[in-house]
Amino acid sequence: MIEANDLTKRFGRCTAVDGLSFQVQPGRVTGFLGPNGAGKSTTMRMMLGLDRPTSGTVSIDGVPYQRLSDPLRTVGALLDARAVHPRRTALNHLRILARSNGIPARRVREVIELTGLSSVAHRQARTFSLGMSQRLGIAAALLGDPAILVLDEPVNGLDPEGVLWIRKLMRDLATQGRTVFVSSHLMSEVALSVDHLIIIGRGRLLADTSMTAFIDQQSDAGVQVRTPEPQRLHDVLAGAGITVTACADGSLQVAAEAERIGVLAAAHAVTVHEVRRNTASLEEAFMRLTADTVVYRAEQSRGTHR
Ligand SMILES: Nc1ncnc2c1ncn2[C@@H]1O[C@H](COP(=O)(O)OP(=O)(O)OP(=O)(O)O)[C@@H](O)[C@H]1O
Repeated sequence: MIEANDLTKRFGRCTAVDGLSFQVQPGRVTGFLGPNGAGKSTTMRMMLGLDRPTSGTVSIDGVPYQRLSDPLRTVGALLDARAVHPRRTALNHLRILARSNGIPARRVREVIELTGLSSVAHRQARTFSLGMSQRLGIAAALLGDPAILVLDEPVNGLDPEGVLWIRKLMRDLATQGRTVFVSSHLMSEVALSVDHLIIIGRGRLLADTSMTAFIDQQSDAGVQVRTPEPQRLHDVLAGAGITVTACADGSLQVAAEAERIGVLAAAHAVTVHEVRRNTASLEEAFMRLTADTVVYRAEQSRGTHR
């Protein structure tokens, strides 16, 4: 488990991380989200002992990273996929890491196969595309067969096959009971691969919740109803004291539970074609939650071109 307690990091006058407390539990994939500059990378760097907290703590299985007796076997990390010696081959990079951490050489072959790098294992890292570098970074993270994985934007640069692969990999790792902590800006991908969400904005915790509860909270309470008899249904629902709004596409927005709408429609023999709860996408829910904390925002275009 990873645990942050009142974790704070200041760079001069900039407070990058501001009193963050959360736990990352094993057995599930936890997504770490926030707008640009929210403090995600800084938090991950502190987890891995690469930055020192100004105050507060972050621990891995109860101890700070620096005090882990066998760090690579405890926590595997992908922070910067390009942080590999450019003239070193993938195989040598992993061999050196393995040797200096007392990991058997056969494990190098295993992670190369696991990450699909066999055909390029003898190529220098400087010739790698971003996607190949990401795979090499993931291979390094898996080298010590750690129970905890910290992955900063692992999907960056991967092709669709690679995206599917990492999704399945993270799912498998969590199913094996490991702790998987992953940051990403790709909301559609996060929605498919993550069970739990920790969302920050301007260094502060905004949400620590399951994916389903988050979408539920951020969704409108209303229900959209399609009917060939909108006026009749409107009158029936309004007569029951329910607020109904007609939409441009002919459907009705109804401020009531789907069950109640169904019962009233049936009682008055009104035909209904569809009753659908207004569920937000993760992207919409994220934008709603973080709107006030966005630091870098593109200016709205004011031109007349379309
Ligand atoms: N070494 C540093 N010196 C000064 N300021 C820093 C340093 N590292 C990060 N910051 C600042 O801390 C804040 C948080 O940055 P961080 O990189 O942690 O955000 P992030 O959520 O990872 O952003 P992104 O999504 O853009 O990668 C930003 O305002 C950034 O400019």
